Amino acid sequence: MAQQNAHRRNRARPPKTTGTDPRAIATTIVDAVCEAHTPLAYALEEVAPAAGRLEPRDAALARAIARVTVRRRGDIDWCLSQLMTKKLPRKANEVRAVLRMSAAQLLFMRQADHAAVNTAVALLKSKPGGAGFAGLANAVLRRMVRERDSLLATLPLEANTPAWLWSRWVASWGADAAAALAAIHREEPTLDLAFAGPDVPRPEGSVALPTGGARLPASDVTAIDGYGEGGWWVQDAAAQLPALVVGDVAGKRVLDMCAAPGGKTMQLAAAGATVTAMEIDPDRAERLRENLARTRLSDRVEVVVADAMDAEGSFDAVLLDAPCSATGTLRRQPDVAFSKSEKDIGLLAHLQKNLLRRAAECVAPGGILVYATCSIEPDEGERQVEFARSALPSLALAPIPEGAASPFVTAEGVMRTLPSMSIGGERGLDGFFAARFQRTA
Ligand SMILES: C[S@@+](CC[C@H](N)C(=O)[O-])C[C@H]1O[C@@H](n2cnc3c(N)ncnc32)[C@H](O)[C@@H]1O
Repeated sequence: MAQQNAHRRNRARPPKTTGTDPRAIATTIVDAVCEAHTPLAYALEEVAPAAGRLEPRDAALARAIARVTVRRRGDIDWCLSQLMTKKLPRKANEVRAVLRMSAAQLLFMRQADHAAVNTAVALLKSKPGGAGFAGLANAVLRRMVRERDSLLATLPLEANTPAWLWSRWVASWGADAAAALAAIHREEPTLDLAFAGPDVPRPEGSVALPTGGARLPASDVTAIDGYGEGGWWVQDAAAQLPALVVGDVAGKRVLDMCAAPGGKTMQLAAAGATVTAMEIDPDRAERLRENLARTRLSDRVEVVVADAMDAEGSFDAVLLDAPCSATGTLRRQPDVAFSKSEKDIGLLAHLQKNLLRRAAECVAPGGILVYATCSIEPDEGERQVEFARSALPSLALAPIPEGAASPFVTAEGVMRTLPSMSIGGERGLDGFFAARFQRTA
């Protein structure tokens, strides 16, 4: 699978951490993500041991700088391009990483200017091949401090999005919607939780979501009360909707075809279904098992490590949460914007069609099939319904049950969320698509 191979490739290149200065560690993460396409979450995780040698405050600073740099990468590159007459040599990865993470502090964080500039210069002097760029970095960053206000005032809204993606958003959703997407992608997302039942205590200070979940300001998950008790898990508000779109699953046999890390499997099991959870990637299947054990839902779930293309059986309901471009999750995974290409969309849409065809064969007559993706590309959502209509005559589009998904049901009868929308009055949620079919023959 394209997505999985990319994941494996990236896992083979953990960032090499050097030094214990928070900005040196931030540079390492930025380099790994922006140059080697290591997923941000993985790079942050792998750097944790190095960050562990730091004071907690410094470790938090390293991660915060790295996160802001990756979130605002396009904006930062645009600002740097205004101040540099020549591009850096292609191979000057570390120099680029130092400049980007220093610019993040100067432009978007309340860090002392002198600390950001001086550390950049010192870091470059300490790197092989870096000393020759120390003067340039000093001049560019000092100019950035002087011209910060005008740079920020003239920063184009589309600067933070790769051009191919921006064009597709404008074509699919219109210029205003594309602008709203770009604006929300610049913000740190909230932390959304899903619960194993209505009686699990909700964390203090959280806001109830219409999904039954709750929202908190971004924070360290393990610090929230009840983490060890396993009554809840982290799941974006929009990601909680597809399992609800399946409908009442109590006592039913449900196939979750692409299941890890298991958010939707846990929702289905907690709602009383007996779930067969398929996952092709053994490492991710292991995470799914750990999540089920932590939430004490293992008894209701059989985990099968296999290719969903080989799925067989006749289930009351099938959930196909298909591998996709994940362009609906850019608030949470800003690196995805730069690690995907236009070609990926076509490849993934093809794979999704094959999985949808297989999924249709695993639904019992009269049963329900929900197709979902966390993509804002119509090719991975709305157009898959057109495909089903023309190629899968056993399926008929079925109404989405009244509930948390209702405000997002379109005139065509499918569910579409965009990250710039609100849920229950709360701004921001992942971009998701879900269509509900019934097997009629
Ligand atoms: C969008 S994620 C699923 C998220 C999951 N449903 C949840 O709610 O936590 C897609 C998953 O499908 C897996 N996958 C990709 N291709 C697959 C295939 N052919 N068969 C089974 N799983 C596959 C990926 O490894 C990934 O874990």
